[in-house]
Amino acid sequence: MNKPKVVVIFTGGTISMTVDPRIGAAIPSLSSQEILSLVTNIDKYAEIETVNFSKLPGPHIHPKMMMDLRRVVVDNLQREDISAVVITHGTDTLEETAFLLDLSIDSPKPIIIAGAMRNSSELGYDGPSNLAAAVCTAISPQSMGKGVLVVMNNEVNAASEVTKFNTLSLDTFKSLEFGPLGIVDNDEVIYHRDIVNRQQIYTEGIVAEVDLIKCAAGMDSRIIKFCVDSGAKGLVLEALGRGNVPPTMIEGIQYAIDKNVAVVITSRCPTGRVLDTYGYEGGGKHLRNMGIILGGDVPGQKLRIKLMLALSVSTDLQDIKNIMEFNQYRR
Ligand SMILES: NC(=O)C[C@H](N)C(=O)O
Repeated sequence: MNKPKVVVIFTGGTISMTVDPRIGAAIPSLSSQEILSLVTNIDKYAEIETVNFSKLPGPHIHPKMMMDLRRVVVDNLQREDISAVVITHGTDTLEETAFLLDLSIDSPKPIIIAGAMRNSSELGYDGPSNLAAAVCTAISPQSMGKGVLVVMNNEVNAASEVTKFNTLSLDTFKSLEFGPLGIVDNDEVIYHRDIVNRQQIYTEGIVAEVDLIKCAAGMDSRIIKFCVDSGAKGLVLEALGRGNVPPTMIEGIQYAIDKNVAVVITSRCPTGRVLDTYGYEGGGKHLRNMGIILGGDVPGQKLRIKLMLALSVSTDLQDIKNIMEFNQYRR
């Protein structure tokens, strides 16, 4: 029987790292072949073709590179002989790349992202087992049409739902609201649920000038004004609770809106969506009346990616609002 052919794209991250004795800390060093040679028996499941995209740690990946990666993924998915694409990535920005690809790639073929939390010099290097589980997920017919999936620690999570939750744990990728879509048990993927309301933004462009600001008690408008004056086209505010800000930030938000900067809010709470519940100064209702856009339950770092894509589609704030709030708010 013909084995499915899977393209594995290597971008770097801890999965590619060893400890450099001169620095006494981990840096990317392993080649794709060295990593793959540790994934024993994988050739019994799939024919693997490798692409060396980059050898970068997660914090060095820029949204524009994510867009370049998107192109490589799309080109490979368009090939008839390719069943799926697997990407290895640094875990620090993995959720951002995963969400960007999920929003902007329209293909039923599985796209799986995996990484590692322990480098290959450490006891219990988890790279090979994560990559094996990613390939098993990629070749499962049940993974078709689910968008981009993140596979780590034998759990399968949707790119739209997952976030990195713990700085150290192997079990760090969590869908905090709803739990994982499924698990990888040996070589078998078992799904427990599906994703409803997956959104897509069809674009090949990105507007990277979007800043993310976390709100805290007593903050004022200086950071917002600085971002606007230095060229931000969009702002994501990680607001308080249900989606409120200190009244001292209102002046800056108005300044941004007057300059046609899209201001989108989410919450600094790890779960729950924002809504215009409160009518006091700086409350969600006040912000909404000013023209702020509600960002649902998406964490700030992912909402920023979504806004970058939305801004590449239109500069009209009403269009941006329609994209950002699509399927999430009735009004
Ligand atoms: N576990 C990891 O991959 C973390 C690393 N700092 C990275 O994102 O490249």
